Amino acid sequence: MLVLSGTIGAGKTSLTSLLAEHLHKPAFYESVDDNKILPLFYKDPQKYAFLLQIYFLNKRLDSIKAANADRESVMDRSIFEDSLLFHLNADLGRATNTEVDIYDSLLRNMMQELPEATYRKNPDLLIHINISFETMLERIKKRGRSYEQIANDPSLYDYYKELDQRYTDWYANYDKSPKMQINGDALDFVEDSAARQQVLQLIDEKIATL
Ligand SMILES: Nc1ncnc2c1ncn2[C@@H]1O[C@H](COP(=O)(O)OP(=O)(O)OP(=O)(O)O)[C@@H](O)[C@H]1O
Repeated sequence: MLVLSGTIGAGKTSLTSLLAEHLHKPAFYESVDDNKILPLFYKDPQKYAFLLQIYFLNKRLDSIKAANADRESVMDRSIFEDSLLFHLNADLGRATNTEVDIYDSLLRNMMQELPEATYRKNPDLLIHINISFETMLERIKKRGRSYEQIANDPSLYDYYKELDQRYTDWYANYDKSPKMQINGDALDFVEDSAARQQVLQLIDEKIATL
């Protein structure tokens, strides 16, 4: 299982389709636009933070189970980033210590590898698309999902800034599988076909070492 990661607007969904097509492997997406809880969460984070995480956890376990038929299937987001986001929200007072404890132990339980299991739940390779804070803000604006706009809610600026910082630390400390980073500022794999080829080649080279 190849798993994409990266902050909001990094290009996870786009690279998932490019990579799956390139490898002739199935892609697994977490659909954002039909997530009914996400807009509620942005409107009232304190009320919906925990429910949103339970929703994501459940969905991502579904995807992991489905993706496991193939070592090179591609997933558009890792379950670990949900935990990063939840801890950020908890530190902002949007979840209680009890909710955090329950979430953490549920995640650990779900992701524990059992010796008799027929498949692994952790990635075979984690691919992190690294974009700068400025690029993240540009992408959020360009894509225009209303609940993500700083113009509608100025407090989101600090939220995104903190998220950006936590992603850097999270990737540096990630140790659940082999990992690699793509420079998403320098290599615009959506708009630029030469950059796209370069990114796919970098990933091919990494897969060959696994
Ligand atoms: N676990 C979570 N907790 C809180 N918000 C989340 C969580 N997961 C996703 N989100 C929110 O859902 C939205 C979509 O996030 P995500 O990064 O998965 O997709 P994306 O922005 O479409 O990514 P990309 O452009 O890289 O494909 C963002 O507003 C993000 O903050």
